[in-house]
Amino acid sequence: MTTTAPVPVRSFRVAVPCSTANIGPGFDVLGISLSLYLVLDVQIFSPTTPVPDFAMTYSGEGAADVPLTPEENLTTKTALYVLSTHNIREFPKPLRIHVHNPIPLGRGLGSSGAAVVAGVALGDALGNLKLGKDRMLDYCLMIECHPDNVAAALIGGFVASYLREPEPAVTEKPNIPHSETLEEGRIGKELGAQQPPVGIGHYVRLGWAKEIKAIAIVPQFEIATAKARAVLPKSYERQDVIFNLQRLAVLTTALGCSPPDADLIYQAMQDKVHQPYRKHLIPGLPEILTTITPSKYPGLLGICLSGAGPTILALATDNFVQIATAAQEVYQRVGGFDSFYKVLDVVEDGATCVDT
Ligand SMILES: Nc1ncnc2c1ncn2[C@@H]1O[C@H](COP(=O)(O)OP(=O)(O)O)[C@@H](O)[C@H]1O
Ligand SMILES: N[C@@H](CCOP(=O)(O)O)C(=O)O
Repeated sequence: MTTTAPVPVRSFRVAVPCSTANIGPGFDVLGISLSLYLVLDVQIFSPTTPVPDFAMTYSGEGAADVPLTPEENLTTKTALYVLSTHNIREFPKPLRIHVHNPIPLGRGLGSSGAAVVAGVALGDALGNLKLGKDRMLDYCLMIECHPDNVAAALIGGFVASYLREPEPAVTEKPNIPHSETLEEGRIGKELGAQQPPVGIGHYVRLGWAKEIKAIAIVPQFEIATAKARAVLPKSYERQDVIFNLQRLAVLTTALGCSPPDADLIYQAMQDKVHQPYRKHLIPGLPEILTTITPSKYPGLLGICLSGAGPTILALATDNFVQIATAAQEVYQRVGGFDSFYKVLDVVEDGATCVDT
């Protein structure tokens, strides 16, 4: 006997790229979307179809650990939050979601940012809300409060972003994110059904020289971003701030110039705001950052921690295998960590949602 699969009344796919943030001096400012996609395949059935009201399956990174109940899973609880702010209290039924996630978790490649962006896109699509990307960014920032990953994953390309300083009346309200006082992970009951203020996050897309690829060297250990943020100081010396601002300004243009200038970019990717404070969490980081240079590896443009780490990001036009292998060797020798690497493209398209 053959059984036929139930036919959905609507099906669509949400795809969200991973991202690398900071790029050296641009802590909480710069993000780049890269060619590794979190994908959600979503099917909505007619209410009379004999299938469960909700079913979620998951493959790829985190499959053993990621919760699959709507109120616990980061993507679905984000979607429920978005819907609740539009007086929609539950998902349409029956609903089936398959998640495929190739983005390693807790490694500095924006897995949580991608999950949040996917959740906002899911809520937008299920509620037919037509929020638009600028408004979607506000929703993302209610959950992941640093804008660099979510802006890049949502918009695509090489993106600089900032959080607007809100009016005093707004900051007095609970649960409104603003600047450095943002607290991570407020969602679900805590956020309630409160719509985000309009225009929390602002961004601009920067030019990117097409020949530059991103090598992500990913060691086999995780660092929760919250933990890597907790080690940062509350205030900085003026000279360190100036050091980063000078490099950040140069870097935003230098990465768009073709052919790229390795001497300029290598220096412009130095940082004194986050990497020095995170090095004790990541054995091998100082050696990787100081010994893998453009003079030893022609084609290398710059090297830094990807996001909060422990992934290393190398930007390069050539010699990808040699650069990646050199970083892997240090991780193995100093920390005893196995690792893998991927050579990724910078992708122009951010999050997409298309009918299937
Ligand atoms: N696709 C996903 N679905 C559900 N939860 C996810 C997903 N991706 C990431 N997460 C959650 O985000 C956490 C990792 O976030 P974080 O510490 O910010 O690291 P990063 O974003 O650098 O990978 C995971 O431990 C998990 O709780
Ligand atoms: N600017 C943030 C970026 C965190 O990125 P992630 O990919 O590690 O989540 C930070 O450096 O804390």
